[in-house]
Amino acid sequence: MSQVDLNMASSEIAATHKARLDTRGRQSFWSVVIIAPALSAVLLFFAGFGLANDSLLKLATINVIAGLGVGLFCGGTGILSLAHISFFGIGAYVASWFTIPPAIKGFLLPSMPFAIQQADWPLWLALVPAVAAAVLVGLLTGVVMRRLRDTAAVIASFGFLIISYLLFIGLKPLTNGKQSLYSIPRDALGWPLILVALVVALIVAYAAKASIAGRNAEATREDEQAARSIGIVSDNSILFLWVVSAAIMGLAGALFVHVVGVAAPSAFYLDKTFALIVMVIIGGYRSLTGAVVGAVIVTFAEEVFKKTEEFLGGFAGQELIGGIIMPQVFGLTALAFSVMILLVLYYRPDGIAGYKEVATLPWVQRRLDGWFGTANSNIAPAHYRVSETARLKTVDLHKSYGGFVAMSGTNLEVKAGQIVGLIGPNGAGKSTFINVITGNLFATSGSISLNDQDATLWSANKLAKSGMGRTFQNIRVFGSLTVLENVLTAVNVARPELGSVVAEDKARAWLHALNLDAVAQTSAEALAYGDQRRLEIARALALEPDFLLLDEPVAGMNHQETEALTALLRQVVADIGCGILLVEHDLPMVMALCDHIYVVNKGEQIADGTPAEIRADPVVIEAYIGQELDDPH
Ligand SMILES: Nc1ncnc2c1ncn2[C@@H]1O[C@H](COP(=O)(O)OP(=O)(O)OP(=O)(O)O)[C@@H](O)[C@H]1O
Repeated sequence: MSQVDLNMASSEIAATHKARLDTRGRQSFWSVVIIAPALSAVLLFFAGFGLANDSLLKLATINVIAGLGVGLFCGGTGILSLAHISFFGIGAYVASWFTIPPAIKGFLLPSMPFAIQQADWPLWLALVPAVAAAVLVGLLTGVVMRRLRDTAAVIASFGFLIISYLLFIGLKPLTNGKQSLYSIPRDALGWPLILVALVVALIVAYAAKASIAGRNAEATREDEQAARSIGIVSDNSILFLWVVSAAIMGLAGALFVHVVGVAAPSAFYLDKTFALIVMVIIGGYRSLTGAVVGAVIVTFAEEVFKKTEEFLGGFAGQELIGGIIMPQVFGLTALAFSVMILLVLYYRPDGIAGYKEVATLPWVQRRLDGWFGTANSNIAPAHYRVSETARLKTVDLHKSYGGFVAMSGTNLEVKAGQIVGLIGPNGAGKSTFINVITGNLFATSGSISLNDQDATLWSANKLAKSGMGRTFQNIRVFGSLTVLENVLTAVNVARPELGSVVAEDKARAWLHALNLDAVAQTSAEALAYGDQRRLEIARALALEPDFLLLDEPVAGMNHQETEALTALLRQVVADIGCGILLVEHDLPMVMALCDHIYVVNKGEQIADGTPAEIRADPVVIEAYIGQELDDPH
């Protein structure tokens, strides 16, 4: 690391940053500005000149809308949802109730309430109850989905798919069951309406992705423990994405049945689910641009595969060269899609678009930067002040894993403005201690008090919001988020009242303080270890904690980086007045930096005192046989 710059005393820090494209809000805005007119122009060109079948073009557009819905949820949360086609089906049925001519409804759905039976609405109006119904079911099912992660979430979504399919069949008075709803007016869906729906879906999906909830869900997707350590609980963010994506799917389904003219349960089940998965995997489920690309590719590829299947079917039973009889060809489309998925997963696991949105493709970004240039802005320094009375204290803290005692009777105190060390050989229980006092593990017995409040049973996110910032022994940054976004997540928690521009400036100020400005736009996972460790510190400081708990912050750093970080930590304490608890194997650093040191060994607290006292303590020397306790500075 080059020189540390935490110039808290200066009144202002001048920072240079890109004016337009350095945050997700602007990237999303420009992505919509590029995709919406470009896609609309291509569709109208093909439709206007009769270059492609009108229905196929409309289905492609609807697939793009559906792809945005699924991509928003799956990309934002990392959960592969198999349930989204259910919302598509709900939108389809509900819109049909209001657009099928009343006379036909009287025959198909005789027990339907009279008001709905008499309704003969234009499609644009019928979209309102269709989307509302999808939102309502999204809210109901979201109560469960918001609590689930990983495989459990996928299986639950599969359960929803099966239940909704059975309901589509079973609720005959509403759906006409397997006999299907037909006579859905196909002429109700003109190009103006479908293009407006596309633009609305693009705006809603990109706005949801750029929102704080969207970013928090992504942070959780990347690392839930780290997200909780800065006070983020993503249950509500997941619910938000679930409901917004359900609304988009409801819209797509309502449009879909007005292209095909029929609503049948089988259209909202496994085949369509598979097609949606193919779209998001091929396009790239972590970006909405990927969903758009995937939807376009899959729609047209499906048409080509079907035509090929028909063509080959014409030769079935005929003799080919060498006396081979041409077999009947079944399932070529599904087979071809499966092969496409395998090829994409093998060569490009993140899909064609990867993490990129169209506005962040290098040549698009260069062009936009060329047009709009960069801006210099004066950013207030990253600064806050911790109360001098702040105090963190543990009394007789124990932690056992089953029968194994990892920590027994730890009594430790950190005051505002103090740097306290916690040292001990490998396996002594240091990380266990940090995990217990940050709420990642619960103590078996004993108590934790934070600023004179009993915090023993507080959750990790409550502790984070109440003044505990931490870093991890095994680095936990939000890998696919940019460095700026990593810090912004914490700024939004610490200062929810700040508008987006001020919050971004605050995040930039922390990056500047930690000498990370140059990599603000880099994905965190692409940084060198030393930079990642400093990013974790920047993220923890952006939470404006009273106490900063650092678990081996210089592991993986070279000598200069260690020196620079040591200077930085001194400056943080001097300028901000927070307390630091430092767990570190670099004993010379601990000796040079700490005001007070606690020593643990095999879970027991064996000593505490000033660096001089610890250096001279025979019990400590014995625990550290062969190690250098001297301060070389
Ligand atoms: N989840 C767990 N389940 C069972 N035992 C655990 C668990 N986590 C840690 N331990 C054990 O508890 C003891 C203390 O581990 P801990 O990671 O807290 O030590 P440490 O002092 O941080 O070590 P190091 O310096 O190597 O990181 C070790 O013996 C470890 O194997």
